[in-house]
Amino acid sequence: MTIVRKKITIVGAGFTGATAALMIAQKELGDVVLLDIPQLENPTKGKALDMLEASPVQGFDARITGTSDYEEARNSDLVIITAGVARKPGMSRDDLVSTNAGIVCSVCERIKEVAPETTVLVLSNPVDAMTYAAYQTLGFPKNRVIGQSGVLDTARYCTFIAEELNVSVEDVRGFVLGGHGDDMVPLVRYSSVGGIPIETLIPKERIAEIVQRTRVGGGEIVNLLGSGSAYYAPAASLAQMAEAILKDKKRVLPVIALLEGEYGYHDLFLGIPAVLGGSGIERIFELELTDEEKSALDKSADSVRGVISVVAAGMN
Ligand SMILES: NC(=O)C1=CN([C@@H]2O[C@H](COP(=O)(O)OP(=O)(O)OC[C@H]3O[C@@H](n4cnc5c(N)ncnc54)[C@H](O)[C@@H]3O)[C@@H](O)[C@H]2O)C=CC1
Ligand SMILES: O=C([O-])CC(=O)C(=O)O
Repeated sequence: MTIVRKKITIVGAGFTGATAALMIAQKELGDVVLLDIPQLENPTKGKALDMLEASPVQGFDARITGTSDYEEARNSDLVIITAGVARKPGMSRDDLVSTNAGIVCSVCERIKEVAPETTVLVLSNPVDAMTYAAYQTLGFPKNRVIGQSGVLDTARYCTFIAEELNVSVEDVRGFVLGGHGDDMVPLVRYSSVGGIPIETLIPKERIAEIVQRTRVGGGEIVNLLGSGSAYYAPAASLAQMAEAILKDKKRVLPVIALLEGEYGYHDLFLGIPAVLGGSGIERIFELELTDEEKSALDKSADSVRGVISVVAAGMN
């Protein structure tokens, strides 16, 4: 029996794509193909070679190549799409919709030719709508088209809770539902530290501040950086999702999935908790929500629906 390494293609070799490539290689999830536009072929090759030359020092075995040729993505086990533009201070993620929808659709046209059996993980913003654009273009089953938002939003939320209580991040549990926008829904009732509900440990007003900081967490980084947006935590989130899929770990993670009736929504891509494994999204968990939580989720779903309708209009 010949054992073949997995192949992970990352389209978009910018800040998030390149950082995710290194993290995925460090985890030895497989060989990484970093793909960008022809005008950036040499810088892309240069980034890949630089990372490869870190491998003897760090002791990871993974081939990393840079290219602008989709042939090199052929038969990838996983494709991660980070291609597109990032926002600047003063912009919302939704301001990127037209530019990035064009890019994501053109990338997906190529991916479906060379890797029709792959699973696709979308990062480009506005990510709920870009996951819809990818799904429409690829024509793949819904379990194989997944968006990343909740792992990152939850990571920010858990970071702030750990800081607040001065406890290990490893002991914080919680998650964020809804769209990747300022009305996302951190679920306080399902959040705990070492199994202890945070509502019994942190005063209500402080929890409200943590929830609000989480909602605008992407913007906080955008404002601090001055140009471009976050990439270390987004790349770490992609690497965790890639690991769940490529190792068939069946992790329970918040992902952007196509909802067809779950939570009362139809034909909508939205962040919900799911089992992520070798078949992509293997099961969606439908939580019981209070009226307050459901109306917050409805508000977030309405925002996402609005952006998706812009993409849908552009695709017709
Ligand atoms: N969903 C999420 O949680 C997050 C989403 N993002 C989004 O991810 C995207 C990428 O962010 P960064 O990596 O920071 O941006 P970046 O500007 O550093 O990199 C984007 C890369 O995409 C490439 N690109 C553009 N058109 C392409 C095409 N047709 N084919 C292949 N490559 C193409 C560019 O040349 C560039 O290298 C942005 O839209 C950003 O808003 C970023 C962080 C978190
Ligand atoms: O804020 C942005 O534009 C990038 C992003 O989605 C995040 O960091 O959450």
